[in-house]
Amino acid sequence: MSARDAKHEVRASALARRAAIGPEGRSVLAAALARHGVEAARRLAPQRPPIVSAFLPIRDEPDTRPLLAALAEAGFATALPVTPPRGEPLRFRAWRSGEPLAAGRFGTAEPAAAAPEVDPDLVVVPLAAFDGRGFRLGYGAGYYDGALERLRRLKPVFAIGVAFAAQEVDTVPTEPHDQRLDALVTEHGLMTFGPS
Ligand SMILES: Nc1nc2c(c(=O)[nH]1)N(C=O)[C@@H](CNc1ccc(C(=O)N[C@@H](CCC(=O)O)C(=O)O)cc1)CN2
Ligand SMILES: Nc1ncnc2c1ncn2[C@@H]1O[C@H](COP(=O)(O)OP(=O)(O)OP(=O)(O)O)[C@@H](O)[C@H]1O
Repeated sequence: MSARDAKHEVRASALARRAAIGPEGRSVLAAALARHGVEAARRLAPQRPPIVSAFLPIRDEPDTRPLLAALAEAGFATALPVTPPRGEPLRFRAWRSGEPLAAGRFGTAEPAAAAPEVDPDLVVVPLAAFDGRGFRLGYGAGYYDGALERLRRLKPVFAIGVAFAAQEVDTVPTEPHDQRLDALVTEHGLMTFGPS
């Protein structure tokens, strides 16, 4: 089977497990993400005040709104992805809760066109499936892989995935363009992935 077909199967079954998570697991993960996300931003702060990108949940993704609120409360600059046509890397624009949003591709909400573009230092990454090496699969457009590749050419960037523990698989099928996560938050806490 090609890596592409293998990814398709792994993605579909992990997304079905994510859809089955109940409200208690969802609120535990939202709180864990807020705590670990702010701690990760604080660890980066001595080098330079980090810009932190998160995302606004679609479908049954983890709730990132407590994280965005906690980051703003702690004084960190926050941002959201802006989805370009397929084949182009994601971009990011500054956004704080309460600021205007516009409809983006695939049912996403994104900062209004007037918000300044930024290059985040800490990227909170959505995903369909992950493995113990820190590899991940998204919805299959390669958007976060492209964005992380571009950002990592510019500067050190810390990528922190967020998922329910049930989305873990033994081995994510990988292709050369796949970008690894540095850490991941589940409802059980923070996992970090060492250098390969
Ligand atoms: N909340 C959230 N925001 C995000 C992402 C995300 O994964 N989650 N993205 C992460 O990249 C970008 C948006 N990318 C997305 C790419 C595909 C689909 C999606 O629903 N794909 C369909 C196929 C649709 C089609 O081909 O027309 C699918 O998976 O069934 C959604 C978001 C930026 N913003
Ligand atoms: N940098 C790249 N170079 C070559 N092909 C790419 C690249 N990025 C994505 N692709 C193509 O796009 C397809 C989707 O990539 P992949 O399945 O890794 O996306 P994903 O990790 O699920 O998505 P995302 O990163 O948006 O969450 C791949 O099968 C590949 O053919």
